[in-house]
Amino acid sequence: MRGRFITFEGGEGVGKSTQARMLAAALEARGHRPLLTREPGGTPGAEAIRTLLLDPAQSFGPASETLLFAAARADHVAEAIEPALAAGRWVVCDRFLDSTRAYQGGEGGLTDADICTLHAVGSRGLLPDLTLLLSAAPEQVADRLAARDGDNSDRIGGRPADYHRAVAARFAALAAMEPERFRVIEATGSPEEVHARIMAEVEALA
Ligand SMILES: Nc1ncnc2c1ncn2[C@@H]1O[C@H](COP(=O)(O)OP(=O)(O)O)[C@@H](O)[C@H]1O
Ligand SMILES: Cc1cn([C@H]2C[C@H](O)[C@@H](COP(=O)(O)OP(=O)(O)O)O2)c(=O)[nH]c1=O
Repeated sequence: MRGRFITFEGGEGVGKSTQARMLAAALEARGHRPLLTREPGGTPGAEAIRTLLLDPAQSFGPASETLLFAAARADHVAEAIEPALAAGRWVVCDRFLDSTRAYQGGEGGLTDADICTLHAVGSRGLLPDLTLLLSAAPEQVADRLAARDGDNSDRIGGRPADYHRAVAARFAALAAMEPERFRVIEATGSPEEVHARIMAEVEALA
């Protein structure tokens, strides 16, 4: 049987990586052999593109930035995600297509329809079975981000607060448009509390 594909989405520092690791560990404890992966990245080629994309010394226009995310994803899907799903493994991915729709869509580059077309061409339109959108007000995660990154945010994370507010609004709009695929998870409280909310949604999937 084909594996399940679960993605984590949301703004910077809401706890996606922490929760992706906790979910993968919980699946392992149940006898699964999940693939835990991330975007941009997840394969050698896509990790090389990630280095370019996040390097503050680089500068890309909105269209080239979007195309690079799509190129990294195409390699990740073909070389890592699809083979794992076909082998019956569950895949837990820290960010995916919806990050491109939220971060690059609406920023004067490509439209949401363009981004979905690129995804259809590059990644055969692969969509997650479940997308967990971690949601918290920026003030609620500011301390977490400061403790993790200090002054070292990357080329995209370091953009102004208005940009990140627009990203959060686009994520919320995507979740409202596709309620069957998305679950909005309150990301405040301890990591264990957030994990319990996530497991309730994953149980429903299994
Ligand atoms: N529920 C939580 N409460 C407090 N701190 C958290 C929580 N979840 C994660 N953190 C911490 O906040 C920082 C950002 O979490 P991380 O999982 O890296 O977020 P993201 O992947 O969404 O950017 C990390 O230092 C992490 O240890
Ligand atoms: C996958 C993806 C990430 N990004 C951005 C979001 C982040 O600022 C950055 C790197 O992602 P990530 O390492 O997940 O950052 P964080 O842990 O802070 O959430 O890349 C996009 O702009 N578009 C995309 O399609």
